[in-house]
Amino acid sequence: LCIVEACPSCSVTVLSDQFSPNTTSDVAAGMLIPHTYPGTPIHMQKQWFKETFTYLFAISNSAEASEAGIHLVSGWQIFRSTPKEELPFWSDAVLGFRPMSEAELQKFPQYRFGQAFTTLKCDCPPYLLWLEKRLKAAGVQTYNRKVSDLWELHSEYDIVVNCTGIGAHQLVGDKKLFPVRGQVLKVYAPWVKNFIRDGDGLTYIYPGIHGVTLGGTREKESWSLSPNPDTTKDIFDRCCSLEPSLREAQDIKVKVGLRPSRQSVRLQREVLSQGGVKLPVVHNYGHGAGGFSVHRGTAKEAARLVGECIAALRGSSPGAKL
Ligand SMILES: Cc1cc2nc3c(=O)[nH]c(=O)nc-3n(C[C@H](O)[C@H](O)[C@H](O)COP(=O)(O)OP(=O)(O)OC[C@H]3O[C@@H](n4cnc5c(N)ncnc54)[C@H](O)[C@@H]3O)c2cc1C
Ligand SMILES: O=C([O-])CC(=O)C(=O)O
Repeated sequence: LCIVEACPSCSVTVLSDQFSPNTTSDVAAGMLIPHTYPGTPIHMQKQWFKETFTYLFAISNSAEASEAGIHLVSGWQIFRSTPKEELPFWSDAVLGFRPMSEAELQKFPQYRFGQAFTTLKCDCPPYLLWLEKRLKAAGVQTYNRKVSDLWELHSEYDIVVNCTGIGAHQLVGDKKLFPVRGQVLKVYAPWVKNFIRDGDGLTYIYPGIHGVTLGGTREKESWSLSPNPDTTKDIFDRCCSLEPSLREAQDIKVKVGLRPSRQSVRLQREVLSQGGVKLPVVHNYGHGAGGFSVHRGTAKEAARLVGECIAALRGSSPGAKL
């Protein structure tokens, strides 16, 4: 979508092995709480987050909000002891960030410190379906296709944008990319209105429009997509200890996803070349545990890189298919 907006004269095609609801993004809670990429300057991560927040905040204030599955949600991030960094880099990008009051902390007797704030949440799959609908309305073609080598696209397309998430491990052989398996439960508990996140990042309760996401796990290098029943019980018990009313939750579904983790998002241009023929590629993958939080910011940067590729192609080959 960002490419279509930045370059309306381009013809854009989406090729994907799987579409919603069968992607990692469909498993995510979709909360806008950034995770830090150790290999990326903080000012850049903050910019990506702010751009994403601003974009989704506008949707949340529009008549599209419910169909797009975007809504504001308030709640608490709680800590058993005061964290080293009391003010995370994104504290002024969310709304109303403040330390929790003693009265609020009384709800969590095991916890000493907490942060209260309002952020945004993307309900998935509705948000992904809404994006797909907008793509189609903009004339973008979508095809179900697994790409086994980027070079196979060189005769059909001028520029390839690689947004394959954990699929990039195989597709481009990126050894710096690894899965962090996450198991979550999606439950019906409409009385839960506030989010609760343990600052250790393992246990969280995220109410959405259609259900509540209960998490979670972080299993480095595990490629298993099968739900583990012991883990399901453990997640449920951990969440109930923070919000005992969840014992009454119904319609419990278990989901597993592989976070495409990397020290930094791979957001860069590369030119593939064989026998004098060149194929410009823009990579945009490796968003790890925080892809929703920065998706619009990183997509805008990827679209800017596509613009650079177009300028380079126009300079070098007047017959390009643009
Ligand atoms: C349990 C869990 C909870 C999460 N919660 C949050 C959260 O609350 N907030 C947040 O910000 N982030 C969260 N995340 C992280 C977020 O889900 C990811 O960062 C994000 O979904 C990655 O998106 P993506 O588009 O790169 O990958 P994907 O959603 O995996 O999409 C990649 C697409 O590429 C396609 N593809 C891959 N390889 C090929 C190929 N060779 N040929 C053709 N197509 C291919 C796939 O089929 C898929 O459609 C969570 C993740 C998990 C697992
Ligand atoms: O950590 C969170 O709050 C949710 C999330 O992004 C994940 O599980 O990857």
